[in-house]
Amino acid sequence: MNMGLRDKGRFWKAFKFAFQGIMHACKTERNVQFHFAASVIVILFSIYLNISLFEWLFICLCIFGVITLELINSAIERIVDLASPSYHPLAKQAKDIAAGAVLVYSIMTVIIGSIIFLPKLARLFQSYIG
Ligand SMILES: Nc1ncnc2c1ncn2[C@@H]1O[C@H](COP(=O)(O)OP(=O)(O)OP(=O)(O)O)[C@@H](O)[C@H]1O
Repeated sequence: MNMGLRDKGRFWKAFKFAFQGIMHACKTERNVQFHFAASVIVILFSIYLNISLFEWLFICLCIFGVITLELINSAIERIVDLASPSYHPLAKQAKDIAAGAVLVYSIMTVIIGSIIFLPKLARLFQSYIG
């Protein structure tokens, strides 16, 4: 595809705005900060335990998926606050359902993390005591 100079400028601008959004969420959202910190720990742990390529694919899905959902959740919270600054049952439902989506995905990441890491940790523990 032949990209004109103006299109290239637009592409980089959109990239810059998306990056600004991620940085803003990192600075203001405790949950986003938590997930970024947890991701760094999981990556270091995965390197230490020398997980397989197949396992890395699942870890990537977990890390990128949960951070993506957390960013969408933060965006929904802002839209709700803008549309309904005062209490409204639909505002509560929207926020709680968005938070529920993050929770459901997080539960999946805990299950995948347990399947990948628990047997390796058990082996590591056995090699230390036996
Ligand atoms: N405008 C609103 N109308 C009705 N319920 C709301 C509204 N804003 C927030 N709530 C509800 O109040 C509870 C606490 O919301 P709160 O604003 O403390 O957190 P949040 O906006 O969901 O997330 P954060 O803690 O990141 O700001 C949640 O159940 C949320 O759905």
